[in-house]
Formats: sequence, C-alpha cells, structure tokens
Amino acid sequence: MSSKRCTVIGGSGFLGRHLVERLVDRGYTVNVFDIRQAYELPGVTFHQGDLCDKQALLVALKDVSIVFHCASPAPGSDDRALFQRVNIDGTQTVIQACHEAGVQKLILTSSASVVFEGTDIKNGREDLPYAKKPIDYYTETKIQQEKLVLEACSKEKGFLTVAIRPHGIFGPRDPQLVPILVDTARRGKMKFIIGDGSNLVDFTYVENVVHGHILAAEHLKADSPLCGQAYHITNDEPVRFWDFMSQILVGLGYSAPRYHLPYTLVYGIALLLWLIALVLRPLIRIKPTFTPMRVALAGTHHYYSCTRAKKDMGYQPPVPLQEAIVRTVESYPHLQKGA
Ligand SMILES: NC(=O)C1=CN([C@@H]2O[C@H](COP(=O)(O)OP(=O)(O)OC[C@H]3O[C@@H](n4cnc5c(N)ncnc54)[C@H](O)[C@@H]3O)[C@@H](O)[C@H]2O)C=CC1
Ligand SMILES: CC(C)=CCC[C@@H](C)[C@H]1CC[C@H]2C3=C(CC[C@]12C)[C@@]1(C)CCC(=O)C[C@@H]1CC3
Repeated sequence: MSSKRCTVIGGSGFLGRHLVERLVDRGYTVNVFDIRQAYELPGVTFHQGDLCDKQALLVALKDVSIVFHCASPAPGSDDRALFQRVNIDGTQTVIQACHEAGVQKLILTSSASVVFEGTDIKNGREDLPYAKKPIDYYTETKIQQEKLVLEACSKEKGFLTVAIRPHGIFGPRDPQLVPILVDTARRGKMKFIIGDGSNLVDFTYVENVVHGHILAAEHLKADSPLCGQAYHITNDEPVRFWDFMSQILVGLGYSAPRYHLPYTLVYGIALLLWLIALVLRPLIRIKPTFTPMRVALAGTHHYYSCTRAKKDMGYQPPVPLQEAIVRTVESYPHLQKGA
C-alpha cells in the first residue's frame, strides 16, 4: 500500500477542497468522500455517500493508508440530532471502517473551540480541559468526536491518530465568514463594535490549516509524540476581532463599524432574543443575527498557542495574516460593494 494514497472525508467542503488540491500538488493519490460532489479535479476520485454508511466508506478507503476526516454539519445549524448522528455516531463508523480497511493513519479536523466556554482564553494550550459547558451543540459533539479519535490511537494495532484544532478558518471560497459579514453589512447591521474592541482572536488562513494537516500526516509515526494528541494550528498572529472584520469590510468597499456598545448589554439582548425564538419555535422559526454564541465570539479574547505544533512537527504558518487578508478580499469580487 502506498503511503501517499489518501481519502479526504468532507473533501467537497471549504477546507477539504483546499486540502485535496494541496495533496494533489504534493503527489498524493486522493479519494474524496462526501455527501455531495462540488467540483472535479484531474487525478481525484469522488465517492458520494454519507459517512454514517460503513459499506459506502469502505469502497472509498480501499488501499488507502491515510484518512483525513474534515466533514461536519455546518456549525450554524441547530439540529442536535444531526450533529449527534454525523459527528459522534458517524466518526465511530469512520474509525471502524478504517480498522476494517487497514488504514494506518487518521487525521481529524477538530476545533480549538472544544475548550471555549464563552469567556476569555489567552494563548490557550492543548492541555486546557474540554469545555464543561460548550457554547453550542456543534462544539459539544466536536468534543466527543475528538475524544473518540484520540482514544482510538493504538501503536499495537498499527492505527495512529491525531487531531488538528484550527480556529477561525478563512480564505477563498469560504461560505461562512466573509459572506456572513457582507450580508450583515448589506443589511446595515455592521455599525457597532461589541465591547471596547480590544479583544484578540485567532483567524487562520485556510492554506496554513492545510499545511498543519499535511505536516501532521507526515510526522505521525509509531515513535513520534503526535500519536493520540491534539494540536492547535493557527496563524500565530492574534488580531483584534474588530480590526480583522474592519479590514475585510473596508477591503470590500463597506464602512468599518464605529460605535461601541457594552458587551454585557448586547449579550443580554442576544440571550433575550434567543429565549423569545425558543418560546415561539412551535409557531414560527426565527434566526437572530445576534446569538449569544456569536456575541461571545465577537466580544471575548480567544487565541491559542501553537508551540506544541512547532515543536513536534516543525509547524510555521506559511502565509502571514496581512497577505492572507489581501488574498481573501481579492477572491470575493462578487461581494464587493455595488457588485
Ligand atoms: N470553518 C472554520 O472556521 C472551522 C472549521 N473547523 C472544522 O473543519 C472541518 C471543515 O470545515 P469547513 O470546511 O469549514 O466546513 P464545510 O461545511 O465547508 O465542509 C464540510 C463538508 O462535510 C460534508 N459532510 C457533512 N456531512 C457529511 C456526511 N454525513 N457524510 C459525508 N460528508 C459530509 C459536507 O458536504 C461538506 O462538504 C469541520 O470538521 C469543522 O468542524 C474547525 C475550526 C474552525
Ligand atoms: C474566530 C472565530 C471562531 C470565527 C468564527 C467565524 C464566525 C463565528 C464569525 C464570522 C463572522 C462573524 C460575525 C459576527 C459573530 C461571529 C461571526 C459569525 C457578528 C454577528 C457579531 C455581532 C455583530 O455585530 C455582527 C457580526 C457579523 C460577523
């Protein structure tokens, strides 16, 4: 079995597709397994299916030595059953399928949010405890998913696992961050800064996240410290949340937010709106822009140390933040003001 044959589960998604493209550039033979086929690429074989279906997975894992698992329902969904089915039950199925297919390495895309509870994290390391009160169902199931994958690591069985924890991934073709931001600006709701605007956050360029995944796959060996461990992968340049948002907005021709609102006031209003939406749910479905989770993400410090990744796999982010922002803004001409 060639060590350069791999399958990317979730390879049609934002991160997955960037990963697939880079793997192909580096001479890997790549299978994509996803519930949808979003593109075609020479040298890449697509397998359409649900990762909860072991038989479908086994076809895509045949003769493969490395599996990257970066599939998940979108974090914005509030479908608890879907998160449980895909992130927990489905990940168990992925692990079983890897065993049966003789896969040697499993690289999971986890999330730095597994330790975030809505309060400040400054330079957080991987040994922070998992969140006892995760901010949403998505994060709750990402925690369980990471535990499953790391506990499955077994040198005896020749099955090695590692989890990559990125934070705030952005870049070309991202369907979340820039589109949500522009949509909010177009609705005239990007006028306010929550808090004093000094909170630092990690935003990580997608190519740097891809680099971290490939380094992890290539350094994961029976005698390496990576076995069964989690690694933060960020741009290693924490930035003020509101400066980052403003740079993207101004780059696309919109005004930067200017007026400050107290954090506790906005959080309280978001909590009230969330409760109202919950009560009215049997009658009408409302999706407020300002959810408590979003307000917490926009108004607290949450940045992480990637010292462990630097030490164990020689990680350094190849694309600096300013260049990443320019590349990202240029990649969204259709979201420019007036376009
Ligand atoms: N975007 C971000 O800022 C961050 C993302 N992550 C993680 O990175 C990973 C990739 O995220 P994105 O690329 O942003 O998401 P995405 O939504 O663009 O990609 C996810 C892919 O998974 C596929 N998928 C979903 N359910 C599936 C199922 N049952 N069977 C097979 N495929 C399925 C989707 O079709 C999609 O192509 C996820 O695990 C996410 O939790 C972690 C931290 C931050
Ligand atoms: C670092 C990190 C985890 C980023 C995640 C991405 C999203 C959660 C953000 C992308 C756009 C952000 C955004 C807001 C909250 C967080 C995001 C959805 C607001 C809704 C916060 C309140 C506002 O004033 C408007 C913001 C629009 C953009």
